[in-house]
Amino acid sequence: MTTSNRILLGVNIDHVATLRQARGTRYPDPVKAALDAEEAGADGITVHLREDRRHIQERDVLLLKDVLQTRMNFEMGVTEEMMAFAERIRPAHICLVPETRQELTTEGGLDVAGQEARIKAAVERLSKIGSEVSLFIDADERQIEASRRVGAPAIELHTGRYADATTPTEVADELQRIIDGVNCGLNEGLIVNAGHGLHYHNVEAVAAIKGINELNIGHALVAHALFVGFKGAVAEMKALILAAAKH
Ligand SMILES: CC(=O)[C@@H](O)[C@H](O)COP(=O)(O)O
Ligand SMILES: NCC(=O)COP(=O)(O)O
Repeated sequence: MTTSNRILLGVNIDHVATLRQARGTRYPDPVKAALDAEEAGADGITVHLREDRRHIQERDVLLLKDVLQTRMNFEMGVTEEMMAFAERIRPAHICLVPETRQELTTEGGLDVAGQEARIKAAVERLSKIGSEVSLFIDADERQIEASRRVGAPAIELHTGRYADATTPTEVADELQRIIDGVNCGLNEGLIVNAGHGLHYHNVEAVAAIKGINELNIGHALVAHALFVGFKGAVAEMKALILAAAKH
């Protein structure tokens, strides 16, 4: 069980690629962003190769595989195409996420409880290539228990509802849901990560939750990088979460 105050920052570079894809140019290169992020203190690099290839492309993942000094967290939908690609690149970490083509972003967590046999088979297959498999789920006891049953060593709690909450009561309720989820995950013996929609003004409360292993953050970092550069944006976020985790 993880109980230390050490917290890791996984930098998601998807939206560097979003900007590139908007014009079909060669720039900005997410691979350069990944290397800058590592220099600025990122503990890992997260990429989501979506079925519709709206941002990250195979080329990015293949290059990152060769150049990363830290580790890749490869987010993927549970499809045969992605399973075969993951087997080819063997990332250190794989996070299984739900995916629909029409969504603006990942809207909810993976329904592990509703498809245990299918997720169990995927976890078993991906564990064989040496990847640590995590499941991107809502902070819901049913989903957390099912994640343990299917043999995933890790979960990533979807913090989108917390990030979208508008009133103080809603924010407090959503934060409590995440705290309860972290505790439930730790009690189940899982590594507990969290992410989605976290930014400079909402991250501290989540980073302060004892036992969280890693926060995956992307959109807010890429946005802030426009004004302070990618290294500056990552360094600021890293300092913020480390300070919050110490309290
Ligand atoms: C699963 C997840 O939360 C990330 O992939 C992140 O949201 C960035 O990708 P999208 O914005 O394409 O969902
Ligand atoms: N899994 C969450 C992630 O990688 C980053 O999400 P976001 O910060 O881009 O919303």
